[in-house]
Amino acid sequence: MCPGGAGGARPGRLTRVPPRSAPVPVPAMASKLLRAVVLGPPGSGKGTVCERIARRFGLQHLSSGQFLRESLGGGGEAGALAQQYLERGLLVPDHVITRLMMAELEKRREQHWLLDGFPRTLGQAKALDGICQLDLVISLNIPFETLKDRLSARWVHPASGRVYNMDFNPPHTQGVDDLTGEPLVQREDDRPEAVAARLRKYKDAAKPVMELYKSRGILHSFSGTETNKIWPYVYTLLSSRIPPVLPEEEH
Ligand SMILES: Nc1ncnc2c1ncn2[C@@H]1O[C@H](COP(=O)(O)OP(=O)(O)OP(=O)(O)O)[C@@H](O)[C@H]1O
Ligand SMILES: Nc1nc2c(ncn2[C@H]2C[C@H](O)[C@@H](COP(=O)(O)OP(=O)(O)O)O2)c(=O)[nH]1
Repeated sequence: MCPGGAGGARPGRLTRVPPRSAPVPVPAMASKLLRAVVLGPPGSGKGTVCERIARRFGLQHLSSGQFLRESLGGGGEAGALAQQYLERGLLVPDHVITRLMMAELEKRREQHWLLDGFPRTLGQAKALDGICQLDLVISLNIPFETLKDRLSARWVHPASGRVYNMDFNPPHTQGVDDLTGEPLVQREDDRPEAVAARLRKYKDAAKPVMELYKSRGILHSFSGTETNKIWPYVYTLLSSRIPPVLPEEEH
């Protein structure tokens, strides 16, 4: 586990994806802090599962994609560099994303955390090894057709990263964010024609990362077509490592 550092956790810029209602904070008083990662292709439900874990277990949910999208407008050097890659649907170079993520994780040395979207390459996994020892890696295996259907029905609230799906978790009012009333948008790269290429790229980069974590005995894979069916198993796994602050059933 990563050791806790001196001094309290400072607020940082890394996205703590806002859940639909405020999570119950867990004081990081345990001597061991949970370090977890959720892996899975675009549309596999990483964001959905992470948001549930964050709420039930009081973890910080850190999404690299959402963080990058937010950094773009910040005027910083890293944000400007990242923008060129995001616009082309390419992975941001390891040294750029790694620097950003390491800086943010350093600010959260005293909190339990859960990463979504990072590490995505072997280079990133090795950089993460340099600052902590992961306890748990959750991998979501979802069939391709299901991914395509989900992404084409995904709508997001850009400012907060809140995600809706017209079948699974629709907003109260069509096209509008539940909390702010602001309009929802569809991501360009969620178009069916963009999805196949994204999935191929994901697989190539993720394979060695999965093999690394499997060889360490910390990889837990969950397969299925419905998040609600996978969720109880994920909840049980997490419960074996950290006490829940909310019961499983409360979605
Ligand atoms: N770990 C990372 N390494 C390199 N680039 C990243 C990383 N995380 C995010 N990005 C960049 O940010 C973009 C958006 O990331 P995000 O995780 O939101 O989307 P995705 O993985 O393409 O899809 P999904 O959110 O559906 O899983 C990626 O296309 C990539 O350009
Ligand atoms: N129909 C259906 N849709 C689901 C299910 N689980 C998640 N979704 C939706 C929510 C999103 O709109 C979309 C992708 O989920 P996400 O959590 O954004 O995935 P990810 O891209 O972060 O991995 O699919 C599910 O089990 N069924």
